[in-house]
Amino acid sequence: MIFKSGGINVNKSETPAALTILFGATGDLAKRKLYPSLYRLYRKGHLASGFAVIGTARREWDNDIFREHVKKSVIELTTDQDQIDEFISHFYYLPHDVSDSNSYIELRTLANELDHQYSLGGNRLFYLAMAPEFFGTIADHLKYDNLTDTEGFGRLVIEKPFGHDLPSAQELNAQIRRSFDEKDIYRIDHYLGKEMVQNIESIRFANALFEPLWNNRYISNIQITSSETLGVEERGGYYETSGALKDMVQNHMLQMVSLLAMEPPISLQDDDIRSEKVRAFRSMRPLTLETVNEYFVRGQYGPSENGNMLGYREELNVNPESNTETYVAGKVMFDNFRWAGVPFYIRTGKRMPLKSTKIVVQFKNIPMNLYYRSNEQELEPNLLVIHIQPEEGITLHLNAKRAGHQLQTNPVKLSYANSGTDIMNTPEAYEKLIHDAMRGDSTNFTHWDEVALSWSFVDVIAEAWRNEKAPYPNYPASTTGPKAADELLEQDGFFWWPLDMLDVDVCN
Ligand SMILES: NC(=O)C1=CN([C@@H]2O[C@H](COP(=O)(O)OP(=O)(O)OC[C@H]3O[C@@H](n4cnc5c(N)ncnc54)[C@H](OP(=O)(O)O)[C@@H]3O)[C@@H](O)[C@H]2O)C=CC1
Ligand SMILES: O=C1O[C@H](COP(=O)(O)O)[C@@H](O)[C@H](O)[C@H]1O
Repeated sequence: MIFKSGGINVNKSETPAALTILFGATGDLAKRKLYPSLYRLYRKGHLASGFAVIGTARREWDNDIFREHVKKSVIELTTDQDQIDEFISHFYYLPHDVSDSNSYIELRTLANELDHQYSLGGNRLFYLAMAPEFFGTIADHLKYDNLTDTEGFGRLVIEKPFGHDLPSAQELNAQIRRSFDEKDIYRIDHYLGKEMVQNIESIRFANALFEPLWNNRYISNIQITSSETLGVEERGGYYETSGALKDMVQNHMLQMVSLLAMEPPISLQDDDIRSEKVRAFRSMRPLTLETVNEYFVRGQYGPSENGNMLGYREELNVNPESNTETYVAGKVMFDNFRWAGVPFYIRTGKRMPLKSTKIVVQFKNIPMNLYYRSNEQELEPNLLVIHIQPEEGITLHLNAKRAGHQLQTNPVKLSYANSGTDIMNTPEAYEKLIHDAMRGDSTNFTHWDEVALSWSFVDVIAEAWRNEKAPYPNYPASTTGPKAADELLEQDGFFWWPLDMLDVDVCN
């Protein structure tokens, strides 16, 4: 299938031969996500036979050590030793300090050799799996040391965080745009690679049932939860400068909001989807320093009630008086015709009781309750639940007649769960995104306009919270978050649908 991406015709089914140059090749992300994803692509035949990878980092490794490292990271995925050996033979390593100009010359020489050896046509994917402060320097060197000057494509894949506020993101963007066109910049938001996040569009636009109801006449509120059981682990240093607002809300949560709120695009081409997402971001009601606390609340976990888990302030590399939030809940309003008056509630937190990401679309009550007028029992509202992870599926909560003579109803669920086989075949988010970047499909990457708009929304919240110390800790580890998050919905007459009651595979 041919589709258009950033003005270029792209054949979706074929991955062109290309050289991946990975900065940060000895790091955690590369080991846990990138090598396993490359291996899965390779095993499924999605990498062109002429692929090659150069890993770089400061460590004085050679090809053999690097290949062993890659092998260890994928060994659990297969018993086929020959296949692994063939796979890792495509990997090359160059010790390299990103701020040292000389090492880019060596890198260019090796890249040119591999281009020739594997017939890669000069196609290059520069993957920056490194701390963000290096992104600009690397992009500059790639251009000025002529690594991008080839006959093929030169794409920059860039990890989050993209800046820490709007001005820093603008600065970074200006810096990388000196070397790369916007169409060649692939900003990763790994939530956009998740199967069920990608499914939001299909649920909305491939079902006559939903799209006509997808507005403020029929939907009362939408709730998006991404809860994690883990704390900050070893990432205290980074997290102290970020917090849940910048770590999760600015990117993953607002991306999901935009997919739910956008107007139908005129086609599924990336430019068309992107412009609708941008329009959605632009219609989010902006907050002011005075209104932030009406719309957003924050939390920080303390020790668990049984004393088994540390509080955030006791974690490694965390200030014992830290004012950093590990939990955020908020209400996003859209001032447009479709969504006027419908709150989009979002919440995300670390050290919650459950690892779960779900979207609950709550429909309005029917105009009149014919069933329970005498005893005033209420009908359950219809819900559409999109299970993003760990289960993948959709559940529709309806009311049906209770068996027997009485005219009463029971809540019932219609569930579709991705089966075990589907899940095994479901590409990991990173696998999909790397594949997309190689094929030049930027649909599931964030465009600069989206990044800028989401930072301007979040910056006001960050500023209000910076200026005002919170009464932390305000929820014990392994509980559902601060009371204020419940009150946020109660004041609108709603409540958070309990995640453990929304299983995908339970039928009444
Ligand atoms: N880990 C994760 O789960 C996630 C990470 N990310 C993002 O991915 C990026 C990488 O994260 P992560 O892998 O965890 O980080 P790590 O700290 O584990 O890895 C950093 C890498 O950078 C290399 N490095 C550091 N300084 C230099 C230098 N001056 N010159 C050359 N190489 C250098 C390190 O190798 P060496 O010491 O050998 O030089 C290492 O390979 C970050 O932007 C992070 O925010 C995003 C989402 C999830
Ligand atoms: O980007 C991030 O995401 C993870 C959560 O990702 P998930 O796929 O496991 O839901 C989060 O733990 C991390 O802090 C954040 O940087």
